[in-house]
Amino acid sequence: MNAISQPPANIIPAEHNSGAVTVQGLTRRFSNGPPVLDRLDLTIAPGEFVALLGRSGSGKSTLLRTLSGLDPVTEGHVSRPRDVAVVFQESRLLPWKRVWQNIILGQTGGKAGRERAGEVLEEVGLGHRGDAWPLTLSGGESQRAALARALVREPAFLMLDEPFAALDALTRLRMQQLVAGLWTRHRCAVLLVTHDVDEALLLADRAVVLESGRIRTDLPIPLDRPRRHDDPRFGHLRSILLDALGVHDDD
Ligand SMILES: Nc1ncnc2c1ncn2[C@@H]1O[C@H](COP(=O)(O)OP(=O)(O)OP(=O)(O)O)[C@@H](O)[C@H]1O
Repeated sequence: MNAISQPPANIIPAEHNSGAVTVQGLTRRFSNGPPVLDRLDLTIAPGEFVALLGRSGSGKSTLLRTLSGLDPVTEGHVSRPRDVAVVFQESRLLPWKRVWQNIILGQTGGKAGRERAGEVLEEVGLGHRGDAWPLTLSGGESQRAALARALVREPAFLMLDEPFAALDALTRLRMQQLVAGLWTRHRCAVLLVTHDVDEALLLADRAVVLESGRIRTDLPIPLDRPRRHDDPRFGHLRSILLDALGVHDDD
């Protein structure tokens, strides 16, 4: 399932679905090891697009799982809107249901549900594949369907966990353009986990770099949209992020 409609008991709902996300002093430990999230503070404003970067094991997925309610909040506070949706690296479509049925799973069924599924599928460029079985979709189409399934819930907060990591470079670029357009229209708060610095710069208002469960860098991305790789400021911001990730341009 890719959507959690009610916050779990230990997550405080933000005021009337405002879209604001607040994390204060969030600490997460597994067994007796060092904290994976270490007194983490983070705020995402309503409608803001934040990219979350960090080396493997820095705690990105753990933070996302905690925000989505899949992991408990054991130390610290989390507040987020009631209506959230999550898209993962793999689409998680149910193979025994048609694409359109997957989109409205757990929602109103019947003719209205089918029409609504058709609308969002159209919006993600998959209007012609509603009757298809998920296993017949390409990787890019599957992720479009996963986005449609998230959007149909009109989330105030959308979490994307490396949603395009398994796609080829060209498909990934198309999906990034799709997400940029969807976000412009829907304006929900977004947290995008990515390893791709350019993806962060193409899409986000801010890039947050995690290191050992703490925020190492919180970089505003003040570039006009639509973003272009050849914007001279793009290279400068890329260097800052690569530095923060411990990867240097000349490595
Ligand atoms: N259920 C678990 N039990 C024990 N350790 C865990 C569990 N989940 C995550 N960890 C550990 O927590 C640390 C952070 O993991 P997490 O998946 O959040 O990192 P990440 O930044 O998302 O990494 P990646 O970029 O590789 O996906 C890792 O050291 C991982 O082994």
